[in-house]
Amino acid sequence: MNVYVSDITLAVASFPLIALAITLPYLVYQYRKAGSVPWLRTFAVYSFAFYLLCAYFLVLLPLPADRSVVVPYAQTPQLVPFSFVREFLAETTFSLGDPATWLPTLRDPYVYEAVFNVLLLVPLGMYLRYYFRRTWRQTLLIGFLVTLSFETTQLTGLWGLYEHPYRLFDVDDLILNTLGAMVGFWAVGPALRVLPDIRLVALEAREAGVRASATRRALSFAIDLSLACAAAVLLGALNIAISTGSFPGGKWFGSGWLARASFAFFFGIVPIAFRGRTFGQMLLKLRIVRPNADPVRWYQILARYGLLFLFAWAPFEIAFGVGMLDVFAEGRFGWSAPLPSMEGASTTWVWLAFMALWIATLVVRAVRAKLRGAPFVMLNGVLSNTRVMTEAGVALMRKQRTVLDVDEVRALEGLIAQDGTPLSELMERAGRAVAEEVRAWVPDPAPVVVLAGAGNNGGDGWVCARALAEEGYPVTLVAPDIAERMKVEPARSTALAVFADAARNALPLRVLVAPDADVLEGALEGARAVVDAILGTGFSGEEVREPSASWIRAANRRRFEGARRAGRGRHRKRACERGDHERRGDRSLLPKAHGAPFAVAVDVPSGLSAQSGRAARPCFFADLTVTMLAFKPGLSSPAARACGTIRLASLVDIGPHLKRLRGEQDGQTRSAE
Ligand SMILES: NC(=O)C1=CN([C@@H]2O[C@H](COP(=O)(O)OP(=O)(O)OC[C@H]3O[C@@H](n4cnc5c(N)ncnc54)[C@H](OP(=O)(O)O)[C@@H]3O)[C@@H](O)[C@H]2O)[C@@H](O)CC1
Ligand SMILES: [K+]
Repeated sequence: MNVYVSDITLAVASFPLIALAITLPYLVYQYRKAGSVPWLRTFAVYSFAFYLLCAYFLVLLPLPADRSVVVPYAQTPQLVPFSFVREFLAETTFSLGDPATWLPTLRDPYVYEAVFNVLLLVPLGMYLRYYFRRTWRQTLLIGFLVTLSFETTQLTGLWGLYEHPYRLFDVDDLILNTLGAMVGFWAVGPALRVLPDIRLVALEAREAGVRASATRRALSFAIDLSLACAAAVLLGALNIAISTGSFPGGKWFGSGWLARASFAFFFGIVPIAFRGRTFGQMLLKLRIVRPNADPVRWYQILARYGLLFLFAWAPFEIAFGVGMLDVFAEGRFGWSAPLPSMEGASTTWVWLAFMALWIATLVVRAVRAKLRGAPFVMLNGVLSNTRVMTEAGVALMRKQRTVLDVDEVRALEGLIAQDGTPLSELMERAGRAVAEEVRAWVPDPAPVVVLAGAGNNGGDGWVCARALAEEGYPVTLVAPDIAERMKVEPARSTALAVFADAARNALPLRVLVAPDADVLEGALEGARAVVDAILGTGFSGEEVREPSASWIRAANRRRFEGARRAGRGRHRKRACERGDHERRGDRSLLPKAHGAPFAVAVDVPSGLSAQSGRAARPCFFADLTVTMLAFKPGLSSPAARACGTIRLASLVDIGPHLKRLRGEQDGQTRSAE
């Protein structure tokens, strides 16, 4: 048993490594899921694993020296709640009326043990609130369960490792530990204002994950390279084993060819067989495609890696390949050794020049990619007309290729309605899709503001408001007029139906009709999410008319300035008034004020023309835009950074309808000719 005790030092010293081992699978998982590694999250996971390890060991230590040891005081569980208070009062000199006894009491074991028991789970409460975004009730429950696991581990003597409990199962520990989790939960509250929102970090990572970063590509290449080298070495060893003696004076004969064969397998046959993916790329969810995300042909893969071989490896092949023969034949070695002795010296120089040129193009392309924020493409990629993209990027690009003009979307809606799915049903699905995104972001019911315009975009907003209210979210819907006076169908009937539903089922939905600026600001202040359903594809013009313009400004102010009451972010306010956020072009997600609500745009941010991509003044700034049916041309303009991340809500399978639409369009063109 002494072994166990002495192992403790080792265990404690190895905690950082164990925590790392726990974090690594998370890293791979994160790379596969989101395509990039947000360091803040990784650090949070690492430190959490580390903390739990430490907490558990603090609870379990010190271990008794013997399996069968009986620790008398630990044998009967202490089941009377708050007995530590009674003991404390009985055993210490503490007296409330005598301040002289206060300080010594603090140093009393009764006190510091209790304090330690509280402190132990404070970090857990913090993690649960900040990282895992749990409510106080969930934190209470989880804190209690974790504590219970501590206590039962003690009660069962480390789950049977010891024959008797060696530490006391104490109900007071349960109470104090759980209290600690709650203290952590409350203590982290103020810090939430300063810490970046962990979900925004994840959203940014997902954005970044669509692009195949240089690290990710290098990692996948390194995996393939290691595989190919390992296979070459194995084959070489096998070759030697088989051929020793049979090729006098040349036992390395042929190993160069084996290496080439192994490289050809991993960089040629595998990606051809797996339709554009090497093993490394499969692991990291990358894929070789054409620049427009179409699948590659087999000869393009051969060209891609053949050229890479020519540019990057052939010079070494020639220099060292010949060199190797020289080394073994003549016992010389070194970079320069083979050159003079080589028949093809001039060829080598040509290749070296080639390689230098290639490296130069790499540098130029890397710098250009950095400056323009464009993906980095190597010369062999350009020549073979291939690119490496992430699976997510490929899917997105293929989806985005079906870009429909606003008129086409309208015509498509008509065809879909003819085939039996009326516009009101599409509106229902659209509104619910938006509500889903809000719920994904704000999982527990919290105030939401829906800004709903007078058109069908507003109709989507009404549906979304109902869907959220049905889930218990207190929703404030802001409308320019009462539903009866709306003119556009099916928005009008939808709004009326929602209104009636809300009254009948006593949903937590309140409607503000044409509110004053102050009332609107008040509503936005407490909101955890804002849904922009003011203007959709029906918007046009250079200026947004009132009242839509004031609503957009109010929402943007809330986003960039923070809450008004706190008087925080003075410089941010000025920057916002100058319209800085409308000029910044280099970031997809603009810096938000802390605590600003999650902003979702329905179909297209209000003020952005879905057709031309021009942003009017003002233009709503969203974290996420849920666009309906298909991508519109305006969503890829530079001004479309106001969209944040773009999600497509398909609503229906548009394939057959689109075919019909294209058929009709072709017919019209022909008859016009
Ligand atoms: N695609 C789909 O599958 C589905 C699409 N659906 C949804 O329908 C949306 C399209 O609806 P839509 O055609 O009714 O137009 P919409 O965007 O509400 O705008 C009209 C309002 O804008 C106003 N307005 C115009 N210019 C303005 C200005 N400069 N400044 C201020 N206001 C201005 C205009 O005012 P008015 O000119 O009438 O005074 C009118 O009130 C679409 O985006 C999608 O969300 C779903 O419901 C179903 C599935
Ligand atoms: K909108």
